[in-house]
Amino acid sequence: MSVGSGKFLDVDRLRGWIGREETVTDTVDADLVRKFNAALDLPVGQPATGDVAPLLIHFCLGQPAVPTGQLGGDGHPQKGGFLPLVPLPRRMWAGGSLRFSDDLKVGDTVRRVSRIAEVSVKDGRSGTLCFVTVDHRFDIDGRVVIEERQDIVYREAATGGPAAKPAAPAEPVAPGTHRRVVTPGAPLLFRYSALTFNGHRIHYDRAYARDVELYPGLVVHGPLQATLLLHFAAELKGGAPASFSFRGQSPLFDDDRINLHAVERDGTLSLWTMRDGGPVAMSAEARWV
Ligand SMILES: CC(C)(COP(=O)(O)OP(=O)(O)OC[C@H]1O[C@@H](n2cnc3c(N)ncnc32)[C@H](O)[C@@H]1OP(=O)(O)O)[C@@H](O)C(=O)NCCC(=O)NCCSC(=O)C[C@](C)(O)C(=O)O
Repeated sequence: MSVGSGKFLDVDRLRGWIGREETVTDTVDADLVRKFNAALDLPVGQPATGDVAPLLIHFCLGQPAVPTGQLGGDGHPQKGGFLPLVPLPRRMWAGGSLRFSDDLKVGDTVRRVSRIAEVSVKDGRSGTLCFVTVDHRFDIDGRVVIEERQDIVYREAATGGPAAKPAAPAEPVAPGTHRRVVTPGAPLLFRYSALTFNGHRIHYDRAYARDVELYPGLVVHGPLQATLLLHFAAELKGGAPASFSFRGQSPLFDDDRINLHAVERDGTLSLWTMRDGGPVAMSAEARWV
């Protein structure tokens, strides 16, 4: 099947990955919790067995420990194993949705079963996009605690010079009722990459981000933005929601101030990140029922 600007993607072959599964087990250890809290400027404390672990720490668990010599040029494990061999070079975390049935606690041994749920190709304004949807189920001794749907997008190679930042919208985005500012900077991005064992060079290798993927700076991780928004939501409502979904609309960079915004309607929080002046970078929704 041919999609967009003459690119040839063998969609039927890529869809052959649907149903492929991967199972890994990991432990929420106290040291990970300490470092997660420190990286995100949360109270570090002295996490002990049985303490509730911070929301979305599961993004750090069971990440593939691929030998460095076997990484792809972008710093991710090479495609073609669990993830389909998509012949588009620029990967981004496009979005996700989560349902929480219980807290994760320090000391929990967590099993993750991941399954390729969908592969689709679309024509986007920025070129051909290949979306890979992965379903993850996290359980403790068979008791499911988190169900997650993750959307990964692969994009065509960039051409020309480094891209400008996404333009501010003509109509300013109305501010949320609740607001907070986070200043990311390279150390936060580096520490989050380390916590999630994510070698993706767009987050820490400025020359690669600028000269190869043509971004105007280091890219702020999608899961990091989701974590900032979910922690903000839980703080505003005094507890973790039952479900949370998010979608990356445009990238943010390390020299942007991340403005977190939230508006409550009928008990549901709509949230978003954006740099000063916009546009919206990630939009999200947290529900308590
Ligand atoms: C994804 C981009 C390139 C598409 O931008 P576009 O302008 O080309 O797309 P579009 O024209 O707006 O939309 C085309 C189609 O794609 C769909 N679509 C469009 N966006 C999404 C989305 N997010 N999730 C799901 N679907 C999406 C959209 O609904 C439409 O579908 P349709 O034809 O059926 O109507 C653009 O929206 C963008 O740049 N978003 C920001 C992504 C981002 O910053 N992610 C976090 C940083 S990367 C990262 O964390 C990485 C990590 C952690 O290392 C790691 O590899 O996992």
